[in-house]
Parts: sequence; C-alpha cells; structure tokens
Amino acid sequence: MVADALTRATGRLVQLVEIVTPGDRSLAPVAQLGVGVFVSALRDALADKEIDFAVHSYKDLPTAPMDGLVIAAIPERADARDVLIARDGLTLAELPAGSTIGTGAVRRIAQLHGLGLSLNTVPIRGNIDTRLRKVTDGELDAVVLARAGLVRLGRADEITETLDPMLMLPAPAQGALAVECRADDLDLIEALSVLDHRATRAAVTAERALLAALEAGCSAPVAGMAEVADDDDGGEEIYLRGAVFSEDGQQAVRLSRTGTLADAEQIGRLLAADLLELGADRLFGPTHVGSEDENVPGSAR
Ligand SMILES: NCc1[nH]cc(CCC(=O)O)c1CC(=O)O
Repeated sequence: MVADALTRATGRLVQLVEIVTPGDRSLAPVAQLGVGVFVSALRDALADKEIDFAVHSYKDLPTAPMDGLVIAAIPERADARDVLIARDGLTLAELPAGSTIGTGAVRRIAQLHGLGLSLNTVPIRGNIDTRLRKVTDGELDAVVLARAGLVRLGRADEITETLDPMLMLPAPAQGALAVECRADDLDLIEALSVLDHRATRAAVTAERALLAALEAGCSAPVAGMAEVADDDDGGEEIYLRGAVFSEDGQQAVRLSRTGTLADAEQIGRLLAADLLELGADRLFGPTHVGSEDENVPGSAR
C-alpha cells in the first residue's frame, strides 16, 4: 500500500523486500522476546543499506528514537480501534459468562476483565490467520485484534464488533504506520514526505509522548488514543484520551486533554503527568515486564 502510494505520488518505482522478523517467527510471548522484535531486523537492513526505507506498524516501535534513522512519513491512519471476532457473530455483551477470549496483551486483558463480565482470557500468538482459526475451530469463543491489521489483510468482514474506545481504549499509535529511512537520505526523506498525514502525525505524536512519559514513571499497561477534530473557531484541535490499568483490570485511571496540533507532544506529556498524579504508578506490581502486545509500556508492541 505504501509502495503504491509513493509510486502514484512521485512516479518512483519501489521494489518490495520481505523481511521476516524474530517476532513473526517465534510463538513465545512477546513479553519474553524483548523490545523491538518486529522492528530491529528491518532497522538492521536499513543500516546495512539492503533497503532504503522500512514500513513498520507504529505501535511496534520502541519509544526511544533510533540514531541515524528518521520517521519520514506517518501515512493517514484509518482506524485505531480494537475489534472482537467472536463465534456465531456475537458481540462482547452477548458472550456468555465464562467465555474464553484469546489475547496476550495486558492492556486488552485488563480492560476485558475490568468490564466485570466474567470473561476468561488466554494468551495467544501467531499471525492473524492462526488467531482467527482458533475461533472458527471452536478452540476459543473470541479473539481481540486491532481493526487496522484485519482491514489491511482484507478480513474486516469477519469482525463481529468494533469496540468503542470507552470499553477498549487502543494502544498508543495503534493502526498507524511508520515509514522509516536513513537520516542522511535527504532526497528520499523529501520524496516520502508526500505520504505524511498531518493530523495522524499529531495524534501519534501525542499518544507516543504519553506512552514515553508513562514508561518513565510507571510499569502498568497503558492505553492512549488521540483524535483530531474541528474546533468551534474554525481551527483544529487534538483530543487525547489516556488510561492506565492494574493487571486484573479492577483499577484504572483515565483522563483526557485537548489542545492545538502544534502542542501534540506537550499534551501527551501533560496527560501522563496528570495520570501519574492520580496514582498510575501504583496500579502495577513491580515484578512485571512486558510489551504492548503482551502489553506493558517499555517495549516494542
Ligand atoms: N501487537 C501486534 C500488532 N502490531 C501491529 C498490529 C496490527 C495493527 C496495527 O497496525 O496497529 C498488531 C496486531 C494486533 O494488535 O492486532
């Protein structure tokens, strides 16, 4: 999709190089694989000049910036939300107590348990195909996935409910792509910039600033989603929601902030400070380490 968009906009031809990462290959919990499991192999290929730019799922990127590389474009994000794919077309509210839902992301686990519906969660790994098959085969009653991934693979028709962010706040940068290249490749940076989407960049900047600041201050699962909308004075404003959960989902702190697009980063940082003030750092035990998909901030997914 990114290659076609670049060719359409600039006439440049793009050769696709498929890189399978340890995160794709291993079925171990992402939390055990460490930071950057979906990203490092692509960054190595960039540094070695085997490729000129890489396309990542933005939420897989570690928050620390990478020396010598830049995110040259953040294309328009279609949908940041999580979805349910359940047997028999069921929605979350229709799933009977005791139903089993596949997800390894502690952000999703905490929010599912926090609903108080007596739903069980079980860890799940593997590609989308494998995960969906567990529902079709009857091994699981449902799985929770990012809508964007299913849409990209043309499998959105299998979604039984798109989860309102009030119930399931997505991961920071979920659904967005990062187009990364070498920082000294000025000609390519310029070409890729046509793919950049201003509102998406502002939203992702706010969400990632929130995540980075919370990583520094607490170890609990984090959710965050920013939206850009017209304000009352003919301008635009950014609306950032953030939440931090205890692992069992029984405790949560949630807050939001608005501001101008130019202040996106600061809005994220300020919201993190607000959440920490409310005790976000006290929601999680000290033993846990993890990552977004097995989802604790501080790591790649
Ligand atoms: N955590 C893994 C991951 N990283 C990116 C996506 C696809 C959606 C996206 O681009 O955010 C997924 C799968 C999922 O969460 O369902």
